[in-house]
Amino acid sequence: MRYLTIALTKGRLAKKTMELFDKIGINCVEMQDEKSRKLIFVNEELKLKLFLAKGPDVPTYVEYGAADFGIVGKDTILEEGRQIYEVLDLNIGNCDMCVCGPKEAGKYLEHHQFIRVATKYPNIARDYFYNRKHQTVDIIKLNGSIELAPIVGLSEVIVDIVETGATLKENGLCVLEKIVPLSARVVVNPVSMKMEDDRIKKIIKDLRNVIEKQ
Ligand SMILES: Nc1ncnc2c1ncn2[C@@H]1O[C@H](COP(=O)(O)OP(=O)(O)OP(=O)(O)O)[C@@H](O)[C@H]1O
Ligand SMILES: O=P(O)(O)OC[C@H]1O[C@H](OP(=O)(O)OP(=O)(O)O)[C@H](O)[C@@H]1O
Repeated sequence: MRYLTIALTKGRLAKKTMELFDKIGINCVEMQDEKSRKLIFVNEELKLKLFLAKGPDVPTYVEYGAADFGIVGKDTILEEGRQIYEVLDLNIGNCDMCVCGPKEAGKYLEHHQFIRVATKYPNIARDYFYNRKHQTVDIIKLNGSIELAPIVGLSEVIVDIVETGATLKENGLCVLEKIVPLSARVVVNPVSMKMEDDRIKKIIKDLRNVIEKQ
């Protein structure tokens, strides 16, 4: 039997994903050793290979078939636009993609002809503002601490993830418009879905059962 390769997202989603995997009998203890520099973990018994990657790289591994399937945030799926199947919502890492800014920017957003939008998600922002044909929207790509942009005058608004709202609140900003709810999803390579159908389907079914019980 060939090995199935699974790509997990590093960072915020990692711990919760591994907890779910543990519950369906896929042991991830070795992957949780933060001191280790090991990149790939082989489960001989289940014929699985697991690895952790940066979020935006997970859809890339899955599209090319280097991973048969992966776990990644919906934000990343939308932003990367890869040829992959999204098959299950894991209901972890729940948050929202929003347009945010100072309260006054709400009116600016409605009436002004020229809007600057800072974001780590330029494709999501471009798609969202695409329909506002009467406005010119300048999308400014940043790599973190997006909330700084309207504070220092780089942009009027931002497109970013809001979870608890604490970052916005502490910086005098608020949600102006909600774009889309987000959570972690299972994504599958289209060829793997056909070739390894039964094994992948079994893992998806087991994950679904665990989620439904939670
Ligand atoms: N408060 C949050 N902020 C950012 N992402 C969140 C949050 N809550 C849940 N998520 C989800 O967790 C995923 C991974 O988030 P994480 O912050 O670890 O990655 P990242 O923002 O790409 O990290 P970094 O840029 O620091 O490498 C996101 O893609 C998103 O789906
Ligand atoms: O609503 P909250 O619970 O405050 O969470 C949202 C914040 O968390 C994320 O930033 P992150 O911590 O990933 O740092 P970054 O801005 O450097 O990417 C996100 O970009 C927001 O800034």
